[in-house]
Amino acid sequence: MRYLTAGESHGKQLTTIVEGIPARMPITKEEINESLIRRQKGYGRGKRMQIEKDLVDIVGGVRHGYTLGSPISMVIRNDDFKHWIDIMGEDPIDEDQKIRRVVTRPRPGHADLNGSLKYGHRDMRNILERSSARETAARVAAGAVAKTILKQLDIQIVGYVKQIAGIEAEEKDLTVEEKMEISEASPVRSLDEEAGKKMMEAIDQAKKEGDSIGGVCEVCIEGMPAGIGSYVHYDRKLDGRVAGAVNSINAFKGVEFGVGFDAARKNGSEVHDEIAWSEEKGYYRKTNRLGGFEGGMTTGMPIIVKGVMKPIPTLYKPLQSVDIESKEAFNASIERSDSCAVPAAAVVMEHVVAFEIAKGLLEQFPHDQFPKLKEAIDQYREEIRCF
Ligand SMILES: Cc1cc2nc3c(=O)[nH]c(=O)nc-3n(C[C@H](O)[C@H](O)[C@H](O)COP(=O)(O)O)c2cc1C
Ligand SMILES: C=C(O[C@@H]1CC(C(=O)O)=C[C@@H](OP(=O)(O)O)[C@H]1O)C(=O)O
Repeated sequence: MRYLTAGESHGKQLTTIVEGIPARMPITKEEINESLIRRQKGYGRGKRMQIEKDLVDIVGGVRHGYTLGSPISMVIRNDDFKHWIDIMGEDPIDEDQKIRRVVTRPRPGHADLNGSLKYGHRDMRNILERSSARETAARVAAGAVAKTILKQLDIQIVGYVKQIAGIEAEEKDLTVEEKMEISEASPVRSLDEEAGKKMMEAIDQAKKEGDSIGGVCEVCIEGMPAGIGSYVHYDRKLDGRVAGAVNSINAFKGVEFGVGFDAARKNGSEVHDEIAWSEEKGYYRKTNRLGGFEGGMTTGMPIIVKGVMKPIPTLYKPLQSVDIESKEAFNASIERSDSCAVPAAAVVMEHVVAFEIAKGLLEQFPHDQFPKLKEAIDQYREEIRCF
């Protein structure tokens, strides 16, 4: 299983191609749209989210509500394109016209300067259009396809917000379904109502000050059988792949599983999870401090992964930078941006993690037909219960 995305932030559309999805799996565009709508809802976003109404058009790989086994091709149109036709059109334009709104002032913390140095573009629009997190809508579409697989294999996944600007949501013992319901009802996707209110206040305050804030998202997965992934090669360790996918989300700077970085301060007896067995559950851990992974493989316990998002780089409160044409220092100022995208990013994280998990399952149980995949996984679940 793999996917590619294409498209610029203010171009005509985003395109996602997902390959390796077994044939004969029921799938609807409504399921994908539900994910796209969830990504757009988080508190703290700028004006762009009022312009876009992300909906998918499935243009390949699905017929009459079932996958065909061929690549699934999906399109999300950018409603904002109509305001950018002159700037984002594909036809060549003459040099005089090119001068219109050329971007020569890199924003600290964004991809503008490094991307220009790498590709040699003197108009940084050629960088920012693709480095924009608009692309995460296309990734959510791919993840929504993966989530459809997981759901039909009785694996539940949810992403929510743990922390914004130091305001921590209290730990709650809830099922994935309860977490989904509660986070869905919260504008900041918090499971803790009180903390959620404070997070919203912090976002309002940051916005008022022309600043931005970051935070921590968490994804929880239940229903994964033990032994998915591998210890035999670095690139087959499933926790490593999940961590890579999380860190690849725009503005994500760190990943933790279970107790995560706190493990550095604790003794082994406080970190490792004792093993037990019961007729009903098979092998299980008495605690889940390691967050569902040992040796690059799932333990069968819930997977708990956290991702740290830095504050948004585009600030209304200007930071110093250098104009690449004049080489003069200037105070970066901008037209529009999000002040906090952590709630939206929790949905992105849920979907990129879903993709890696589904990919890990399909690598271990390679089937071209979905009913055979389901049968193989059910059989494996029974096998390991009695092992
Ligand atoms: C959902 C989401 C929305 C974002 N919105 C903005 C934004 O409005 N302005 C901005 O400068 N960065 C935004 N970012 C972050 C940038 O895309 C990101 O910082 C940039 O691509 C540079 O990559 P890096 O931070 O991973 O190094 C957003 C990120 C996500 C996940
Ligand atoms: C468009 C999305 O996010 C964008 C991500 C983003 C960035 O620099 O990453 C900058 C902003 O775009 P614009 O400059 O058009 O306002 C965000 O709105 C989206 O999430 O769909």
